[in-house]
Amino acid sequence: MSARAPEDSSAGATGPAPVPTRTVTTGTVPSRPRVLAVAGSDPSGGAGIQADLKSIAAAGGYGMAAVTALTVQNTQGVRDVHVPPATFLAAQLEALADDVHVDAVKIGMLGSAPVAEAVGAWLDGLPRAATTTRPAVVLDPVMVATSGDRLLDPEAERAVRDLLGRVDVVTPNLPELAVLAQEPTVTDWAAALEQARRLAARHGVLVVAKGGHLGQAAGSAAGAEHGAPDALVGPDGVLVELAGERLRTTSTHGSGCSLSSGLATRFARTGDWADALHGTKAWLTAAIRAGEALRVGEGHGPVDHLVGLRGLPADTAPAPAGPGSGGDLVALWWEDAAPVRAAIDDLAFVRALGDGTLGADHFRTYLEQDAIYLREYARCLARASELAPTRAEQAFWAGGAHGALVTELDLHTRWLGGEPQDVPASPTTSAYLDHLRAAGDDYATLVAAVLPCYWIYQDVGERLAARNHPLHPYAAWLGTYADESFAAATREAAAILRRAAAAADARTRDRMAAAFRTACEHELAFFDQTGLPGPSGAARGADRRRAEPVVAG
Ligand SMILES: Nc1ncnc2c1ncn2[C@@H]1O[C@H](COP(=O)(O)OP(=O)(O)OP(=O)(O)O)[C@@H](O)[C@H]1O
Ligand SMILES: Cc1ncc(COP(=O)(O)O)c(N)n1
Repeated sequence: MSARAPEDSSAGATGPAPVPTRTVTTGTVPSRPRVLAVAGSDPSGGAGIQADLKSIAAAGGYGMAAVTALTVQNTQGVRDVHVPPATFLAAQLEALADDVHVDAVKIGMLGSAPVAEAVGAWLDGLPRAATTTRPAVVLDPVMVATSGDRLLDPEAERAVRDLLGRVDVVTPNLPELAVLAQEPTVTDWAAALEQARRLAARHGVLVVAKGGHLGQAAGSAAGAEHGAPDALVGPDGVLVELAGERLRTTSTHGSGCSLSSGLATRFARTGDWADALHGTKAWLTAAIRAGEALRVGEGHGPVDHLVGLRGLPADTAPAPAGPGSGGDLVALWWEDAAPVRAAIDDLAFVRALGDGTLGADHFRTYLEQDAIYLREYARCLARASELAPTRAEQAFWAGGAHGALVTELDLHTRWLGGEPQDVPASPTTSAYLDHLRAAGDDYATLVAAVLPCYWIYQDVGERLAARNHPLHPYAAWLGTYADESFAAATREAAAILRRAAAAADARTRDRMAAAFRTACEHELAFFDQTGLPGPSGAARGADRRRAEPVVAG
């Protein structure tokens, strides 16, 4: 770990500017948005509606799918395409609009001009039935698959272009951008941004320019030097530009589908396109990185949409509460804390740490409080060690206390240039520590209270680490998040909690659930305490008044 202070905080993403949008919102953002994918089917599960449904779920939405076309494909290529009558698609869309309030729509493969026209007619009719708001609409203008196979009739390109004036955002790759702009394919990123701006101005639409194909147009194997940048571009130019590391992997099948449906879902949750692109890019990078481990197919494999669930038990189905069901309870508590975890991801502090724009003062304030917290947290872990029923658990918590005092605190003092001097614990830090101490001698409740510090740090850290690159001002810090031994310790701490929950009676389990949830809320408050202003500051969505210490007993 280097003691290098963060450099100029203006580095990294260019800050969000006001984004024009045709989407009408009611001012309330649904925490579980209902998102409709209008797209083709990919039986290999990596692209099309199969990818969309997983991507929507991973972003916290409820996914629906109206199928435009059936493909015969695997990870190596597309063998055939069957496009059912457009009237059948229109009937699917109509049935949904008659019944369901749709918060966002993602449009993918359309296949033929009549299908594109049917979708256009449906968009023209929105909103309808009992709905009062128009869904946000993202168009991924799928023309050619990663394998090089065509997925759109050449004569349908005009029909897809006609949709541009009826959607909020379009997400073309570089060849698709050129087709929509009716210009030659560009080969460098600056030209792509300019072409995207022209397209945005001509059709009054936001364009997400994607750099996944950079280098390919020139005929070379896309190299690391090109990176994998993405940008949100409006009629007046770039609104947000996100640098991205180009991962050396073939697991990118369906990455465009996944990006567009994740974007639509996150926008429905946040009401902010720039935020939605930030979150989607961070998730997708982690999903691409994890794709190879799925070992699906011999060609371009899928991304791992559910990378965020990988710390959980493989089977997350809830079981009825009762003795012996402790394992599932812990997964349920984690799921129950999903809004708090989403609010942490959305914090201005966490976003700025990820994109490298966090100011040195804010980082220092955070580190000082974290150093104070860690010393006391180590005492709580030592207390857990004292109370532990088995030698293995006793050793585990003692090791955790040692790690917090030595490894982690060393990191802080080196970064701060010494122990924090004359810095009092903030009310937020004190409240969190009071909550941990309130478990008293109740081992099960104490374990429930200390686990979120491991788990949330590891979970948020995985996404932050995915955004790291050698020039990141916090590169050394973010690098520590990717530490596998910390991930292993988190899994072990969760396993101990599972065992404790399985052995506990109903009253203890209730106390454990409350201690876990409240600790999650303290985590949110802790990350948000540096006073960094931002649209998502002040813990959007989570009720901070619940962050009171839970008294054991
Ligand atoms: N090798 C890579 N490493 C990291 N990110 C990548 C890589 N390849 C693609 N991406 C990202 O995946 C998303 C899709 O990018 P791309 O430009 O490939 O679009 P696409 O061609 O529509 O996708 P698809 O591969 O599904 O056809 C973008 O966010 C892009 O930055
Ligand atoms: C049904 C369907 N829709 C979209 C794509 C594009 O995805 P990719 O370019 O990653 O193959 C696909 N292959 N199949």
